[in-house]
Amino acid sequence: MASSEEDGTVEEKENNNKRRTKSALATAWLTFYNIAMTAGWLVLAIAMMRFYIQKGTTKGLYRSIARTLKFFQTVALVEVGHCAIGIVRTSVIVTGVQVCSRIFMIWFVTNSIRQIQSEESVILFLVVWTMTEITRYSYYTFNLLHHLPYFIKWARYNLFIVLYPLGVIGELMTIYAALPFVRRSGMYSMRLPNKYNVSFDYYYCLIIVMLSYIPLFPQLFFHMLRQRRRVLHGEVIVEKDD
Ligand SMILES: CCCCCCCCCCCCC[C@@H](O)CC(=O)SCCNC(=O)CCNC(=O)[C@H](O)C(C)(C)COP(=O)(O)OP(=O)(O)OC[C@H]1O[C@@H](n2cnc3c(N)ncnc32)[C@H](O)[C@@H]1OP(=O)(O)O
Repeated sequence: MASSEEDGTVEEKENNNKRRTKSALATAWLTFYNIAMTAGWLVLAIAMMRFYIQKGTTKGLYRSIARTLKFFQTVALVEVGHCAIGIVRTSVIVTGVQVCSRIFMIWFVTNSIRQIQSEESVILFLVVWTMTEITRYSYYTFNLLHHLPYFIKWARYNLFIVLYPLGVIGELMTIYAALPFVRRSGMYSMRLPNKYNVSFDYYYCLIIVMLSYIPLFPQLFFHMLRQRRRVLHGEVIVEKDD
């Protein structure tokens, strides 16, 4: 019969093997996921460029890429799970706010109100999102493959300084452009009296969403600045909700 020390080493070895298998599975999944997302956003970038070159206008561009955009941006919800189960070391809250804001922007604003889909602000946030996600997912991919070109690392942790504010401007201008249509149509709203005895006004909901950018966006931006200092300048950063 093995002694308790030997049992310990046997149990430790079994746990180590389980951890290594889990880590290998996580790495394989994340590599596949990031390659797929990089490819998806590259397809979106090429589709938008081809549309503009062929048509010479951005009118109708959103409708031409809406299905692909909705798919890949909605799939990004998986990333909240990545954080929650611990296969990536990042904040669940920050990731959740970022992904939910994008999904809200697409499904509950841009895709729901055709009249605003050709606004320049929509094109602005689409272009900014696409540049960002191609950079971000290719960074993760090359990082996982241990062959990370410096220019991708540089782009990952510097472009956001300009692209984040531009994206927020595009999103807020789009929501603002949507307000008159929401007010006139009463979409997604419930007026009293009704059988639920509950009223909800989507117009004021959108105004609250716009105001929520004031406290929430800085949290995301400063999170990226902390990541930038950690990755580019080797600072040791401890995230509050790790
Ligand atoms: C329902 C109502 C909704 C109401 C909404 C209210 C809105 C409130 C304000 C929201 C404003 C959002 C505006 C925004 O949409 C505008 C734009 O996006 S414009 C474009 C510019 N944007 C950006 O640059 C941000 C892009 N997004 C991100 O970078 C991430 O989503 C974010 C969570 C913000 C930050 O990412 P993360 O925390 O992961 O930082 P790192 O990339 O440095 O990674 C940290 C470590 O985790 C590892 N990691 C993460 N993901 C993966 C992955 N998929 N595969 C592998 N590894 C991953 C990464 O490698 C790092 O690991 P290590 O520490 O070992 O280096």
